[in-house]
Amino acid sequence: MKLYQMADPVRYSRMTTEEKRATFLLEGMFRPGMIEFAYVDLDRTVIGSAVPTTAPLKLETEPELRAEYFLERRELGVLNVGGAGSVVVDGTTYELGKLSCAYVGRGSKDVSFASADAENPAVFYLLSYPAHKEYPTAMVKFEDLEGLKLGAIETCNKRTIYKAIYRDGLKSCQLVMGFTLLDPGSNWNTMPPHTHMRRSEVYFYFDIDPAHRVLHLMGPPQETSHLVVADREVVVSPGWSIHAGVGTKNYTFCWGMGGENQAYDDMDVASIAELK
Ligand SMILES: O=C(O)C(=O)C[C@H](O)C(=O)CO
Ligand SMILES: [Zn+2]
Repeated sequence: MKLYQMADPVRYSRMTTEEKRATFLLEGMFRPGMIEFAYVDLDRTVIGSAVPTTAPLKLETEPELRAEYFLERRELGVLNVGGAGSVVVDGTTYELGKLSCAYVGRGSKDVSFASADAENPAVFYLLSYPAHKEYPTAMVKFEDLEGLKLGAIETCNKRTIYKAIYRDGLKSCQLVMGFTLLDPGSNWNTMPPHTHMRRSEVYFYFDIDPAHRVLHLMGPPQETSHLVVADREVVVSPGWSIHAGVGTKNYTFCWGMGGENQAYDDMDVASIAELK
């Protein structure tokens, strides 16, 4: 499992583009037929992908976790961004269509991922944090999620936020997870931007045309810079960093957070005019 060590704002302000990409951007995951993980020291975040094709993929423990099984001390969020698939947790099957989400609680031992059709495989995005207690494993279908509408056509940021794992949805210890769909013609996410020192955040961008990119804005509001992000790439955003983006074409993304305070609106908003 690859280890990422996060930079602080002092190191950030001296980093080259290459150094920023190596530190904050996860590339090359989501390989067909593989389950793979990266460990981020910040908030002990584990980010993963599972793309099962002809055979199911099993969630095995990783040596760096020093755990008998992956979820011995952790919880896991799962979002399917591909074809129909399923997650089997200790003998119970959860069928996950595109944009359906599952929460797998601490103590779950036997977890595997499968696709209904190897030609159109499920693509599972995985996000895990340490957990202090067990919450029940559960799932929510996209059609059962209530959307929160934000933004406007005039500001090119009309979008709907879908919260799946949060205080009033699938319960968890610290993980908060959902995704944002932009209306056609709107391509700014999370603008005006915000920071939240109590939680770090992970953005997973998907459904990006291979010829197009998202420019992800990061850094303290007074010192922003961007990362150019391609389809199925992931950005880690420390609490001191804004996290916002604009696409050269339509795209979507999953946001997930770990840390303290699960209140979604615990955000320090930066006004657009104060950005540098
Ligand atoms: O478009 C948005 O706004 C978002 O998706 C914001 C994220 O959900 C977020 O940053 C939560 O802290
Ligand atoms: Zn945020």
